[in-house]
Amino acid sequence: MDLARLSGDPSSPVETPPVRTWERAREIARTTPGHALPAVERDLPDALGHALAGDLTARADLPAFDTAAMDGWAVAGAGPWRVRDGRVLAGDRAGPLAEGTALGIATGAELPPGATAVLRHEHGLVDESTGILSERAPTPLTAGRDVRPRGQECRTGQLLVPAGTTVTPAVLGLAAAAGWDRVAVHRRPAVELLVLGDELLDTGPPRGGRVRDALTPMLGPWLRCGSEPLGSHRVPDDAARLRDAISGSSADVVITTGGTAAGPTDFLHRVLAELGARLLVDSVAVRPGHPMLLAALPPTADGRSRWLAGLPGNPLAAVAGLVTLVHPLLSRLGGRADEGAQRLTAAADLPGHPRSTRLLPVAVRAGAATALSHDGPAMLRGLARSDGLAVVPPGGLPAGATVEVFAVPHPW
Ligand SMILES: Nc1nc2c(c(=O)[nH]1)N[C@H]1C(S)=C(S)[C@@H](COP(=O)(O)OP(=O)(O)OC[C@H]3O[C@@H](n4cnc5c(N)ncnc54)[C@H](O)[C@@H]3O)O[C@H]1N2
Ligand code: MOO
Repeated sequence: MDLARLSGDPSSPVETPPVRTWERAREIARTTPGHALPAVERDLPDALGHALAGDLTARADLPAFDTAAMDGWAVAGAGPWRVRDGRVLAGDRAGPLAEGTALGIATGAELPPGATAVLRHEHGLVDESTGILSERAPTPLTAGRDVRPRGQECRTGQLLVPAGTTVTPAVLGLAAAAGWDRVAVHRRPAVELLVLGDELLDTGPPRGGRVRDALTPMLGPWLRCGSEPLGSHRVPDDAARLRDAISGSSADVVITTGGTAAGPTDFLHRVLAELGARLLVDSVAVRPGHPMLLAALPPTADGRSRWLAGLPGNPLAAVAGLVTLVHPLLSRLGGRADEGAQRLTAAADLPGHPRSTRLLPVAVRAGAATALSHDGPAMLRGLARSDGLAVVPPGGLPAGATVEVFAVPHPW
């Protein structure tokens, strides 16, 4: 690598694109698309995994009414109480309760007007001959006991979760509880994965000088976090086939693996030049993954912007490219808030590269990160046991130092 080209530090007066520091490369991927893809309305089940295009607010007070939190009796005033005939179940409504009276009530039922508390079944005793309910609880009943008051969780119109939040199953449940049938979410970028390398095998152990394709099984599921995958395709080591595959793709983001370096079958740079692509990042001062690149492809005939992320072929180097370029780009396009890194403590020394950032697979226990063995660019053993990738600045970090750790995304 020509280190003289290395810049991109925001504090540096001269930026000579497109070789970048790791921080600048990530920032470019995060900010290059000026804005997120347009918002669309989706039924709740179809919104899963998308980012909210607007704040999710409450369409009602929650709870919407004073609610019994326990099975027992709704009571009015201090006991003992005369038990009224009947009962009120969840979904029912009862008439007003007079002072000194009680009515059987089920968890989830609306409190009758005039009720001041709920006496749990196991805390009350009814004298069957008189129909009088009294307390056998160790502590006397206070007003509001075992009642979920109206608006306890939120009031109508209140913010529940902000725009940019990813719709998880919990957000779906909250949106339904708060009264929504559909929500506005950002369209997710369509992504196509092009896997280069004539040496790749699809089945069985490595043999005859060839290796198993580790990237299709690994990147496919990761791309489901935050994109609409259009599938993954193997492209032979042939410049014309690669050019056709890129120009013929309908994806917003094309991701290639392999072919980023300058070997005899590494055609990616040549093909990008032929297509009139603009290189935004071309090599990053990071280990592993330094040949990773990001390019703006010429827009489609209808003016839609398109990008290409070129990930190096070495598997851990490709994951470094995923975390540095692909994930930030997809997050921005999909309207997601930048999750950023967790700031943790180095449990032991974290080895660094003399001049470049290192991305190290680490195990995280009790807020402390420990480097894992088998972290070479072509290895996945360390990554498979890891909780994330630690960002180790040039020179390394001593035990006890603060370290940023990017969680590897989970598609489940
Ligand atoms: N003269 C130089 N050679 C190389 C440099 C360099 O700076 N100067 N950089 C090295 C680094 S670092 C990396 S990373 C690789 C990047 O290479 P490419 O992106 O061109 O990838 P390939 O050459 O196609 O493959 C590299 C390596 O990875 C294996 N591979 C590729 N695809 C897969 C896959 N889907 N599953 C598993 N393994 C895969 C491939 O067989 C090679 O072993 O360049 C170095 N060279
Ligand atoms: O940095 Mo390469 O990307 O070492 O494998």
